[in-house]
Amino acid sequence: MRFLKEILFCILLFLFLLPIGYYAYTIQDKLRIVDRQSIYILVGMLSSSLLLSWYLQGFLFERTVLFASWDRIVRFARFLYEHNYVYEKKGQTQGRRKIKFPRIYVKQKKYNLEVAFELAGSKFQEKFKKIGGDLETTFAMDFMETEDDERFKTYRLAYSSLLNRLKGGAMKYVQGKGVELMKNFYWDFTSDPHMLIVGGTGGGKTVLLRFLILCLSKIGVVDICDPKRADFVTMADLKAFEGRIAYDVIEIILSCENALKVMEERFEYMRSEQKRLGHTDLKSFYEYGLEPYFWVCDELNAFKSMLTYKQVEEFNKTLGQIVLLGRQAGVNVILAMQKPSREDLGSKLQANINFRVAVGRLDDMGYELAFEEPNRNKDFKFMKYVGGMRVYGRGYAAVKGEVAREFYSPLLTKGFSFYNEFTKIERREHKHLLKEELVSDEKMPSKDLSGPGIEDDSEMRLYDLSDITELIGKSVSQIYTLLKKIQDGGFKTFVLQDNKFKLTEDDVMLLEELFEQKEDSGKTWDSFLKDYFSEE
Ligand SMILES: Nc1ncnc2c1ncn2[C@@H]1O[C@H](COP(=O)(O)OP(=O)(O)OP(=O)(O)O)[C@@H](O)[C@H]1O
Repeated sequence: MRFLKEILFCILLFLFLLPIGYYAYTIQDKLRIVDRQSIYILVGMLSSSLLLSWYLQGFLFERTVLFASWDRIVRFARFLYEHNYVYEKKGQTQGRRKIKFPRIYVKQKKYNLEVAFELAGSKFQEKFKKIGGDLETTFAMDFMETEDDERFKTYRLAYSSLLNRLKGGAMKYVQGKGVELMKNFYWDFTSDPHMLIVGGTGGGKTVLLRFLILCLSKIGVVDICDPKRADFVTMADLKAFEGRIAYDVIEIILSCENALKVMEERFEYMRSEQKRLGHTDLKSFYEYGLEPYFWVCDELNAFKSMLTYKQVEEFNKTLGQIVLLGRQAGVNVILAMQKPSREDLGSKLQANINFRVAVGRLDDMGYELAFEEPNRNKDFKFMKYVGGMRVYGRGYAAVKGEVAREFYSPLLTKGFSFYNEFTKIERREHKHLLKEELVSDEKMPSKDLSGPGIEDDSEMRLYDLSDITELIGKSVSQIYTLLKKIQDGGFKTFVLQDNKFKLTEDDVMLLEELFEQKEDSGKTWDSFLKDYFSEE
C-alpha cells in the first residue's frame, strides 16, 4: 500500500512497454545494423511512455474516485505510522517491526470524508480528541465539524466547500433553521443573535453584508451604518431603506442608540403581551408576533477611529447592552471590520458575538481573535485561486467555541444587480410600534406634546431625536437626515447641545408637516424643501 503510486506507475509503464517491445521485435533487423532512424523512434517511444505513465498515474490519483480514495488511505496510514499512533505487536521477528493500527473508520462520502476514532480507553484518546488540524493537513481538506458518541469521535472534512456555495440572491431564511449562508449551513439568529464579519481589504465583507441585507430585509427591519459612505449610498433613496442608512459619526451613534431604544420598546411590548396572554415567563419575540430586527454596521474599526474617547465609551456601552440582551427581543447586530482587534471589539462584544465569519486574507492574530480556542492549531489557508480560477469571498465560519469550517459567501454572478434586487423589497415597519399606534394615538404631537422631553432654563420643553421618533413615528435616521438637509440648505437652524439636536414643540410640528407633505408631493427631498421654504 505504501508504494501504491510507484506500483501504478510500473503497471502503466509495463502496459506501454508491451507494444513497444513488439515493435522493436518487428524491426530487429534494422536495429542490428544500427539504423539511426529506427533507434531514434524507439528512444522517442520509450521516453513518451515514461512521461505518459507518470502523467496518467498523477491524473488517476487526482481525478478518479477509486484512486483518490486509495491515496487517502495510504496517506492516512503513513500519518498514523509516522506519528506512532500504532500498537507494537509482541513476538516480532528480529529486525522487523510488527504493528497494528488502532480502531479507526474512514467513510468516504460524496461531499465529505468522515474519520471516526475509537476513544473508549484507547491509549491515544487524548490525542485523538484534538487531531482535527492534523487531519486537515494530511488530507489537504477542510475540517467541518465533529460528532461525539459514547465510543467514537468523528471528524467530518469537506473535499471542497465550493460545491456548497450559493449563487446570486439565493440566500434565504428558512423557518426553524435560520439564514442559509451556504447549502446546509445556516445562521440561526434566534440562538446566536449577533454576527461578526472580518477580513482584509477586498476580501468580500461588503458583498457578503449586501447578500445578508437582501435576505434579512425581507423578514424584518434593517438599519444600516456605512461610515465609509460608499457601498450603501445608492440604497438610501429606495423605499425599503429610506431613513435607515446612517453615514455621519453622529448619525451612526444615534442609529445605535435608536437600536437600543427599539430593544427596550420591544421588551416593553413583549411584557405587556405576556401579561395580556397570561404567560408565566417572558417568551421570545416571535411568540408575540414580532419580526426580527437587524442593526448592521460596516467598517466598525474605521468608524471607531473617528470617535472621541468619550464617544467610544458611550458607543461601546450602548452596543454592549444590545449584544448582551438583544436575543430574546429579536434584536440582532451584524458588525463588519477589517482586522479584528481587542480594542475595537472590547470584552462585551468579544464575549457575546457568537457567529463569526472571516472572508479573504487575515493574519494569525486575526484568526485567533475571530475563532478563538478550539481553532488555535487550525491551519487557516488563504487561497487566491481554487482549481485555477480566481476566488472571492472564501474564508471560514464558526459559532464561537466550535471548529471553524471553510466558507464561501454567495457568488456574485455576472448580471446580478444588488440595486435591482433592493428595489423589489417591500418596506417593513416595526410591528410593536404599529400595534401601539393601533391601540392608542396619544403620542402624536398634534394631539399631545406633553410626552417625554427635557426642559431648558426658560422652561421651554426641548425634544431630542429619540423623543421625536416616538412622537411622529419616524426613525432617528430619517429625522436626523431631514434636520441636516434643512440646516445645510440654510432654510432654518436648530438648537444643538453636545452636538445633538434639541427641538422645540414648533420644530416637531414642522417636521411632522414636512414628512406628511413630502409624501404627497412626489418630489425629491431637496426640491420639496426648496419649494416649501420659498413659499413660506
Ligand atoms: N462573493 C463574491 N462573489 C464574487 N465576487 C466577489 C465576492 N465577494 C467579493 N467579490 C469581489 O471582490 C471585490 C471586493 O469585495 P468587497 O467590496 O466585498 O470587499 P471588502 O472586504 O468589503 O473590502 P474593503 O474592506 O476594502 O471594503 C468585489 O467588488 C467583487 O468584485
